[in-house]
Amino acid sequence: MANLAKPQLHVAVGVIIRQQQVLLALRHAKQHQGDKWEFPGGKLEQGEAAENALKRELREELAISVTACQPLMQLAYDYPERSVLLDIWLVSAFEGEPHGVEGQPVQWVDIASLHQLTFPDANQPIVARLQQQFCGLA
Ligand SMILES: Nc1nc2c([nH]c(=O)n2[C@H]2C[C@H](O)[C@@H](COP(=O)(O)OP(=O)(O)OP(=O)(O)O)O2)c(=O)[nH]1
Ligand SMILES: [Mg+2]
Repeated sequence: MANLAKPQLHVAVGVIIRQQQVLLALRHAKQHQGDKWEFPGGKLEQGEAAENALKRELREELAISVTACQPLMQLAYDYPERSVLLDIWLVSAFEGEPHGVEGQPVQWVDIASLHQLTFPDANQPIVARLQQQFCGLA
């Protein structure tokens, strides 16, 4: 049965690509889906466009300025405690060198190796799409 009280979060997510690698950040243990590797991003503010939220979050979390991005896919996923709508963007150009502004570990990972890491449960289709699109993997 649908849980009508369950919050529904609209989240802007950046797949930041440089030379066949993607930048990942480790979610804090205390966060929802903690201790898993995420594509950096965060919740849209009231009335905010997804692209703006993406740019704001990547500035806040990584101290980079996005200069080129394209929508990749949208993904709805029901966690037991919340639903999310992930608005996923490819970030193909940016200014600044990304680092974890909030102390979160970050790493560049080969797209071909992405499936070896632990992501939030919603993320599997993103990893599959990236490997398909950039590595020709089925
Ligand atoms: N950033 C990000 N969030 C993801 C991914 N996959 C996934 O299921 N999520 C979920 C986890 C959270 O429920 C939600 C993001 O919410 P959040 O609370 O971390 O967002 P935020 O950055 O605005 O955090 P905060 O300022 O409220 O601390 O989206 C992903 O790859 N990246
Ligand atoms: Mg975030």
